[in-house]
Amino acid sequence: MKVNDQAWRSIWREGAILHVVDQTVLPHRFVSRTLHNVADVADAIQNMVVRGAPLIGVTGAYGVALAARHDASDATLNAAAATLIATRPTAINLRWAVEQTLAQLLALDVSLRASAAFALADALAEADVDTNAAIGRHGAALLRQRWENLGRPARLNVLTHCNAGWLGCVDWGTALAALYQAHDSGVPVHVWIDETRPRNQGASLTTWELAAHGVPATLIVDNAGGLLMQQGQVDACIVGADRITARGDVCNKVGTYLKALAAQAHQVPFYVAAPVSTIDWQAWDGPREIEIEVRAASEVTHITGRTTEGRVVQVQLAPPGTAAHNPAFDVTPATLVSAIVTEQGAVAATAAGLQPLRPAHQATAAASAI
Ligand SMILES: CSC[C@H]1O[C@H](OP(=O)(O)O)[C@H](O)[C@@H]1O
Repeated sequence: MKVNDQAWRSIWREGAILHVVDQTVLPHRFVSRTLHNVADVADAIQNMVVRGAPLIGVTGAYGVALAARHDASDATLNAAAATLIATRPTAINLRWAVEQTLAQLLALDVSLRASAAFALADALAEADVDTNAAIGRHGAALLRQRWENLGRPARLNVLTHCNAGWLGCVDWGTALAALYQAHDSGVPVHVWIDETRPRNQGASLTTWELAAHGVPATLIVDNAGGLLMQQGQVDACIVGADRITARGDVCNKVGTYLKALAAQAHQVPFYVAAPVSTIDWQAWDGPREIEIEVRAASEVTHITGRTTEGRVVQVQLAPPGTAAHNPAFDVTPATLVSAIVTEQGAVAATAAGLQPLRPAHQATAAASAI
């Protein structure tokens, strides 16, 4: 995507050096970090320098490649994969990408692994870009259908949670890809951006992304979404995902489930945008089977911002010693999801699991919440 008229991706490689946009200092500073080894990559994922299910998957794959460049032995590559997978347990993309890259390297003679390593990770990165562009096309079509079903109002108000933009992927994004392409195609979208406590991906990242692309948007506190739906000010919700079960249960940033409940209560279509690689076909019952990452209490008791001099600082919100519980995700049951938009098109949850949305079903999904 474009930033100051220059095309950027969230991750890129120069030879054996990996560059990533440092998301911990956005929107205050747009800077990159260089990652030289597995420890750098693991730290960047764990501390959310890079974040977003698809992006941490691709970054993990590059972490395996960096390991192979250093020592391509089975033991080293298996240890590197275990380290990377352990950084964040919920998004299936991380495990999927690391295990796929590891398997492909282990199948090669040791002497060939280093040279093949980056090509494998590069291929995943390029595939992510194409996948998300396709998600954007299908998602934009669904949003256009919703807009037309509503009689082409002056604004199509869409609520999104967290950041499922190009910063959470290699490029385009998932939920935001649909919003970008709907906007570019002439659908007058306006986006309600959930701030998304405690890491504030909405307030810090989605605001910055949408402003850079000229998409009208308004930042709201997480708890305002229900009121806006009750007032008829939300025409659709669209969010990303970190893991989707074969039944269609959706694990996403904490707070998503509450939005889905409010959306169903007010007949607002609730869309999820994610690549097929986010579907965990081995899982069925999301609330029981998906491990929810629990992050540090300090993310709840403190907040990060910028001083007037531009210095990024962390300040304390709660009294010292305050206990805090910080689950990073929640699980929205399939029954609350109107449609899941993948690069292959829209799918819906049925008793038999995820099924392609036929055009007729798609019209229903765009007409009101299923
Ligand atoms: C395309 S980003 C997908 C997904 O990942 C985010 O989680 P995090 O910011 O903790 O990495 C968020 O749940 C997004 O919806």
